[in-house]
Amino acid sequence: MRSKITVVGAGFVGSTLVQRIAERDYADVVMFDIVPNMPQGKALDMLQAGPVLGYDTLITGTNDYADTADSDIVVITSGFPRKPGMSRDDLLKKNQEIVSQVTEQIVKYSPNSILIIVTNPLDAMAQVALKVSGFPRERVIGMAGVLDTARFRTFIAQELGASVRDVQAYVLGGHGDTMVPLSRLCTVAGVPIAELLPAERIEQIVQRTRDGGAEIVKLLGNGSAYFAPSASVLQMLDSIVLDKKMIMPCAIYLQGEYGLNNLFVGVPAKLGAKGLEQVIEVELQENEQVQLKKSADAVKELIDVLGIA
Ligand SMILES: NC(=O)C1=CN([C@@H]2O[C@H](COP(=O)(O)OP(=O)(O)OC[C@H]3O[C@@H](n4cnc5c(N)ncnc54)[C@H](O)[C@@H]3O)[C@@H](O)[C@H]2O)C=CC1
Ligand SMILES: O=C([O-])CC(=O)C(=O)O
Repeated sequence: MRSKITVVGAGFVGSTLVQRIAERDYADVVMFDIVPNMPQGKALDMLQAGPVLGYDTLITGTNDYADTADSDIVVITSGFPRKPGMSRDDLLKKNQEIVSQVTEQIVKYSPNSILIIVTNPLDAMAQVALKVSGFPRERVIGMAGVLDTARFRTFIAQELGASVRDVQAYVLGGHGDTMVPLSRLCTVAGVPIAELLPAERIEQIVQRTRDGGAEIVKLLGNGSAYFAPSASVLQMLDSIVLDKKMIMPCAIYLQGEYGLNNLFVGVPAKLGAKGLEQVIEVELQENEQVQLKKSADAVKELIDVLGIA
């Protein structure tokens, strides 16, 4: 039987993601939003692309949580995006309310699902979903690291005129201004970037990566990125739906790993049919560990504001 995936929020990220899932043809999809008729209209439009693109994916748009029942995986994208000049953290309270309400309903209808959280501020919203759901940490995972790493890989490939496929990298930490692009572990066809680029150029690329979301928010003027974010969620879904055991950076509720406790922070994670299957502990140098701790502290500040530690 095909997997059933629900995507909550049929806005830019949610609807682009549903189209991408449809093209994979490996799961049926339910797209939920509170706006009347809108998810139904988008779902119908996507269904009608099936004969042209060659997929048989069943796509249902709905305003009724009953249609999401017994989902295997639920992706939560509902919530406000930021506007130019705002930080992701400015969305904290408004999106906490939305993510809490949505999670309650999802748990009611799909108690065995795996949750992938996308709503910002990402790490704090993942913690809200974990607390409200009462699910084990293996079944509540945040999407940020694949996106941040994709940005880093894009900029490195552009700089060197290389294929993005040859660029490997890891961006760890929270999905905010303090994220930690690990340039020491970035390689191009196996060659460390320190041997290919001067240190100051690497530092500029690291900073552009940290500001990657804001750069797009500024250009768009009214909303934030959604093509690369939805592609990043799809990579996580591929590994879970197809039980591929791929390792990729995800926001995970840490319990002692990297010396961090009871907090969502981006780390390399193995994803499979059960959701999180293993946290991979890369040995960090002292300066990297300091940066990761600083990034975790920034997440902790938000958790303290929400009072959900
Ligand atoms: N983790 C990450 O790396 C990324 C996170 N984001 C975040 O994803 C979220 C969504 O972004 P966009 O899709 O661009 O925004 P959008 O405004 O296009 O879509 C949000 C959708 O959520 C819906 N919604 C609001 N309250 C709801 C509720 N209670 N139940 C169900 N649906 C509800 C709205 O009607 C709207 O259709 C934002 O918080 C954004 O910051 C965006 C890109 C990357
Ligand atoms: O920048 C934003 O607000 C949306 C986001 O998280 C990203 O694109 O990284």
